Amino acid sequence: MGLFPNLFPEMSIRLKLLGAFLVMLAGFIVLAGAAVVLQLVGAQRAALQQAEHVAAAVARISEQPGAAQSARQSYFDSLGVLFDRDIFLVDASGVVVAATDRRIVGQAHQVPEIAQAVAEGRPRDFVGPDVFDGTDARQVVVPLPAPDGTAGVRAAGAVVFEYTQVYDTLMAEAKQAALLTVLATFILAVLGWIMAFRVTHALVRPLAELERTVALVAAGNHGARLRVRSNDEVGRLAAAVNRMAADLQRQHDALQERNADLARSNALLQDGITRQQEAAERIEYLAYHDSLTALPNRNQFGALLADAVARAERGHHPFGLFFVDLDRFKQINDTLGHGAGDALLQEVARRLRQTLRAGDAIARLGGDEFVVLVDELRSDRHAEAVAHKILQAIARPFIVPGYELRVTASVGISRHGRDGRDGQTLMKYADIAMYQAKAAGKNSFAFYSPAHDDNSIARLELESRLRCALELGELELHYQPKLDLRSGRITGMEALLRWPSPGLGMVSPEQFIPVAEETGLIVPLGKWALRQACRQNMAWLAQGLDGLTVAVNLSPRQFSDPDLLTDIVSILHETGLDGRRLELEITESAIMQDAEAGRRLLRSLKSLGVRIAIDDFGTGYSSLSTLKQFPIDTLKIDRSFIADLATDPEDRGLTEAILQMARTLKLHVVAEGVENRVQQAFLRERGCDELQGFLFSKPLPAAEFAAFVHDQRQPTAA
Ligand SMILES: Nc1nc2c(ncn2[C@@H]2O[C@H](COP(=O)(O)O[C@H]3[C@@H](O)[C@H](n4cnc5c(=O)[nH]c(N)nc54)O[C@@H]3COP(=O)(O)O)[C@@H](O)[C@H]2O)c(=O)[nH]1
Repeated sequence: MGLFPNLFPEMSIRLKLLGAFLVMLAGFIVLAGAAVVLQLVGAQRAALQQAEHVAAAVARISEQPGAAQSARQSYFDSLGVLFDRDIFLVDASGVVVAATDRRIVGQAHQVPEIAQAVAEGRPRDFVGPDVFDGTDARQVVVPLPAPDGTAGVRAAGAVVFEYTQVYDTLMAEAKQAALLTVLATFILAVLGWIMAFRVTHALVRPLAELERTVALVAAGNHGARLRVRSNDEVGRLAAAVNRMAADLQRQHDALQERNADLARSNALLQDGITRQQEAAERIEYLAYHDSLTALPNRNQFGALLADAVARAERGHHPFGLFFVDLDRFKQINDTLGHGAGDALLQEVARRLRQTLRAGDAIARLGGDEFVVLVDELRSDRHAEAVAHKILQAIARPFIVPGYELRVTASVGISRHGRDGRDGQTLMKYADIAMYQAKAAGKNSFAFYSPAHDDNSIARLELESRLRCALELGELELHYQPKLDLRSGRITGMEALLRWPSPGLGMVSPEQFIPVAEETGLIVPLGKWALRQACRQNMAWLAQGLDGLTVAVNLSPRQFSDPDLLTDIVSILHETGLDGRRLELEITESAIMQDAEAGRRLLRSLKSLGVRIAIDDFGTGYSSLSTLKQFPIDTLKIDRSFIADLATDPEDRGLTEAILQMARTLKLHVVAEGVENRVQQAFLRERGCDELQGFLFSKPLPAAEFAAFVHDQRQPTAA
């Protein structure tokens, strides 16, 4: 604590300064007041002293021993000239013995104060009755000195001096001086107050500005600055505050920049973390989900299946597995492209989810294979109901961009407990059952039965036997003639594979061609058929059977074989067959697998003179105008349309439309599977070019075919 403790810490400096000024002012006024009082009292005293002095002098002179009354009066007369006031001498009994005014001489003036002064031998002053008019007047009584000069003993008389005038004169002067003092004090007080205000303001204003600016800076407004008005302590303080604010501003800007950098780095980091998290989540998701349909994938399904097995083993109701495979999906995918195939699979997934209960697990295993796990499968009837629901859901038309498709599915069912106890076995059995459903005509379901295993084994056996058959030359080609409808002449034949297996008997191509296609055996098999057909046609030509075009089937797998073109070139070269005597039958789907590559291949084949026929036309999804983009010569109307021509108006309409459009596009049309005259007549009327079918001949071994042509070419006996 300093010398002067801070008495009012809460009080503003302005108030403190003004307060200090007020205190000083009050002191000043008190001093001025005191001076006034002293002046007045001094004047009073001076008047009294003056009066006493005069009275004392008069008393000494009046008391001179031997002084006669007359001399005494003369002295008072002369005093009357000097003083315009009453001075008189009384004896001890109060009788006036001499006076400046002779009229009162001899008059008794009985005033207690005079009598007391005489009795005590000491001067007194008082305000008492005037000797003339009895009004109050200021008087001083000085007793005559004792003859031995002793004071304090009864005197012989006293001089009375009425000094009111002296008093008034001195008091008037004193009052004037006091008035001047008061006036000066007032003026000085006012001026002092004004000064105090100005000084306070001058001191406090920069401090207040300082306070405001510092508060602004503290609140974050680092741009706030003070006006430096002076070079005194306040001015220097303001300049220091300004420098401090500028420093703060710089530090704040640097901090802001660092914060912004940090925020950017943080955002980048956050972004990186988010992306990493998303990627991790995506990886996690993809590990367990099928990206196309969002259904659980094989992985997740494996876990679901394991859970279901565990539950069933603990005594819950057994569950069932439904293996769902779309029929002809590959054809759709190849023909319409993968976009359409994907859209179809997504819609199938959506329908399965919609159709089945929330508790049923649905997964996509890949391709067009879906699997459904139905918990608590109570009975076979229950399983059948589920299978029906699945088939019906898929049988409804699908609208995929630009197309309305009708798709069917085959469903294989295996049941926990009855067919097997572990997931892997049940999956295998459901798969086998699904193949059984397909074999049974598709668009159906089948329960697993141990007999199905035999079929699978039989399939494997067939594959191995087919490989041997190809190596051992067991395969044959049969030829089915084609007739020109207008002339009735045989124009060519379709080469069809036959497999008289020593072990299996005559195996139908319907059986072994799909196995060959699946296993890839179709490539060497097809190559053999092609070479054999060309060779045979050349042989017939050599026998005189000229003008025949041999048609050979090319499966989709063969068509996409990169060696196909070079194989055909070398076969034509090797056999010597004119390319124009060879026709290749290709399905729409085979061409559409890769339209651009297909177009290039067909152009190359055309440049060899080879004719191109679209086989099974009408069963695919391509329009004629699409096919027109390919260098095609012939359309073969599928035998399924021809079969019901007599009974099915839809097939009739379709066949008519194909014929009409083919004419417009200048395409050659062959109708296959013609079995009766009604069909023949219908096709003739609608302008079909060629016919093929049992009505004329079944596929024949080479020798029989040659005989058939011979017979046909023999001129009929007249
Ligand atoms: N890639 C190859 N595919 C081939 C080859 N050889 C045959 N095949 C294909 O196998 C499928 C079945 O052939 P197949 O049992 O020989 O049946 C053909 C004819 O016998 C049958 N046909 C002919 N006329 C009639 C008839 O009036 N009625 C009737 N019910 N069937 C008849 O049609 C089959 C010929 O069909 P297509 O090939 O579509 O012209 C079959 O898909 C063959 O293509 C081969 O070497 N390679």
